Amino acid sequence: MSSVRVLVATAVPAEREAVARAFTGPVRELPLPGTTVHRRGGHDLIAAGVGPARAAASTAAALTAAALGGTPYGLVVSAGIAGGFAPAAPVGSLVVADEITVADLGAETGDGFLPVTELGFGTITHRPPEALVRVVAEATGARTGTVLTVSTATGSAARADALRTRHPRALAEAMEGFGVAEAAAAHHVPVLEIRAVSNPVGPRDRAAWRIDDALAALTEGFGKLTDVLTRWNPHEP
Ligand SMILES: O=C(O)c1cccc(C(=O)CC[C@H]2O[C@@H](n3cnc4c(=O)[nH]cnc43)[C@H](O)[C@@H]2O)c1
Repeated sequence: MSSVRVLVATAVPAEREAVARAFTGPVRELPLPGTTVHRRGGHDLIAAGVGPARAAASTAAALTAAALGGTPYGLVVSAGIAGGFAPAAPVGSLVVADEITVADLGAETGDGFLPVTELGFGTITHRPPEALVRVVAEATGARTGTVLTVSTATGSAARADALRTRHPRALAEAMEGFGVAEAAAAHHVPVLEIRAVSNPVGPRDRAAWRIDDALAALTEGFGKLTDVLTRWNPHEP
């Protein structure tokens, strides 16, 4: 069976290391223009930066280098910690996105927010392959739903309620998934987003974020995925 080359893009190095702990073997660092790939156990990982723009730029750099080198990636995974919408996605739980949706790309109008698609531009949602989402959820016990990408982390109950109203299927919000997905789409490579919940979406209380628990959940989740990702058949829907 042929094996898929997987690129995992986190925001920060602590998240990249949490994913890398799920794999075995030495880590090789491959510096590229725009990012550095950490290769371990047949998986390539990058700390792509915080926010959708930086994450897209770093992911595109890694995708382009691999394609030009004749060893293109077959799957890109956006991974890291996230805010979870209570009660569906409690702190410590794992979420896999069946929709990766940018929540704040558009325009404010007198009648409220208009997504960029209603202005006649672009896209606001990327959909990971259904069969892959299913097997990842089965293997890890992750909840499945929409993961929102925001450029400003939610810090109030009012904003959390507004997002819930506009995106009733949302389980989590983070800041990179849509950027990673845009880069993957430009290269015609499928994308997945896997998030471990470190804090509830709502009033900001940074001191209460359970980052260590979320990073441990990320390691445990990827530990159950080593074969699932590389053996995935991209010809399944
Ligand atoms: O301080 C640390 O040790 C540390 C370790 C790992 C990660 C961090 C981060 O601050 C990661 C920022 C990253 O996390 C996502 N995130 C987490 N919670 C939320 C949220 O409520 N709303 C939006 N994004 C969230 C996001 O993707 C950030 O880029 C620190």
